[in-house]
Amino acid sequence: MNILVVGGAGYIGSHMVRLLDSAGHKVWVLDNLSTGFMQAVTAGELIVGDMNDSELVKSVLGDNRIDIVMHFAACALVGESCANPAKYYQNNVVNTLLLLESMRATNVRKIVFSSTCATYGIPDKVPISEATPQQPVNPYGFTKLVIERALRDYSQAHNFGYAALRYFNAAGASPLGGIGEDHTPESHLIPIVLQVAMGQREQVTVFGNDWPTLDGSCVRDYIHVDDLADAHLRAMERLKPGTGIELNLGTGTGFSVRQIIETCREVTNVDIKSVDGDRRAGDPPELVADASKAESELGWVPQYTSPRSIIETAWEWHRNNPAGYGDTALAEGQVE
Ligand SMILES: NC(=O)c1ccc[n+]([C@@H]2O[C@H](COP(=O)([O-])OP(=O)(O)OC[C@H]3O[C@@H](n4cnc5c(N)ncnc54)[C@H](O)[C@@H]3O)[C@@H](O)[C@H]2O)c1
Ligand SMILES: O=c1ccn([C@@H]2O[C@H](COP(=O)(O)OP(=O)(O)O[C@H]3O[C@H](CO)[C@@H](O)[C@H](O)[C@H]3O)[C@@H](O)[C@H]2O)c(=O)[nH]1
Repeated sequence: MNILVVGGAGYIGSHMVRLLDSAGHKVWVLDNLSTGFMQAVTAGELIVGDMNDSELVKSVLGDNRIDIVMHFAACALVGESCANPAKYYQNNVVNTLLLLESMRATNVRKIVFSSTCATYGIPDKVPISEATPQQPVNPYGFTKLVIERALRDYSQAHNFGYAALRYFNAAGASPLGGIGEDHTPESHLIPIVLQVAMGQREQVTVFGNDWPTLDGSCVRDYIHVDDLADAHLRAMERLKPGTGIELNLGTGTGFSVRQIIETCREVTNVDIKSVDGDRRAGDPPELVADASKAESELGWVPQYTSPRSIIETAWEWHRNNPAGYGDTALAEGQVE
């Protein structure tokens, strides 16, 4: 199939591009490189542009006879969304609606959308199934929920076939090497802890020590990026006009911030320093998936089931690329 991966130069999208290519699909990537990297695109054709550029998007969709859009492009930081909601409503809602309209205009009606467990807000109970009410507690989660609703409406009104995949916390890196997580400034837990292990930061701050959890720190369900990509591949094959599937993607087990830091100490063999700090705005205390629907509907079972196995792949990436994609840029510069 001909697939357009919007946001394919980013962390999760770049792993998707690699998998699609190895599965024999033809791939195009549309990315404005706002948080992505040219070097992260290891297959297909990269078109540098914005999803809000409707003329460009329509020509990419039409000229290449795209069958399916995979939509990863977004602003995706909970804390930043609380501080700067307009940026989130603009990119995640307004720009995504422009993308959907470009699809409609060119008769491309299949889409796999990156949604998030942040659409659930603070659930009454965990694990979180798809039947859990979606009541986001931060602007980021709201923007993703708006698009889920839009996709439902587009499927009814315009015959779109969609999958909204609600990831829990993406982590890890491709064991094949060359791609991994690189955000500037970094705000995600595992890369920050590994930066401490590499001596790039003095310490990691644990955001909140009085949450109602096993050890007072927040609990999350960490899922490997390649497992996420695998679920997309399976979902893509099941898209049907006029219907949608909405699925949680996680391992089903939660780990606290302190447990993650401890596991990073074990994997790296470094005595990583941590200090307690204030709670971070917009953080729910505990997010753990009930992903049984993804298993029954897609036959999807995560291959990486322990934080240790996930963190080992992340550590490999960070050790080999201590400056992230900056290393590659430097290496290319030196060759010149
Ligand atoms: N990382 C996680 O734990 C996680 C969890 C749940 C959901 N998600 C969702 O998964 C998706 C990918 O997340 P990620 O961690 O890979 O983020 P990322 O920032 O690494 O990737 C996003 C990519 O989209 C591109 N982009 C952003 N706005 C664009 C626009 N207007 N036009 C074209 N390209 C644009 C960026 O340059 C970047 O390459 C996001 O939609 C995010 O909300 C991520
Ligand atoms: O220096 C840090 C960084 C993070 N945390 C905590 O670690 C946990 C994980 O944080 P982070 O890695 O920033 O991920 P989340 O804020 O949970 O958000 C991620 O996971 C969401 C799904 O849960 C996605 O929707 C978002 O896009 C993605 O950024 C949270 O409890 C944070 O409070 C710390 O204690 N110290």
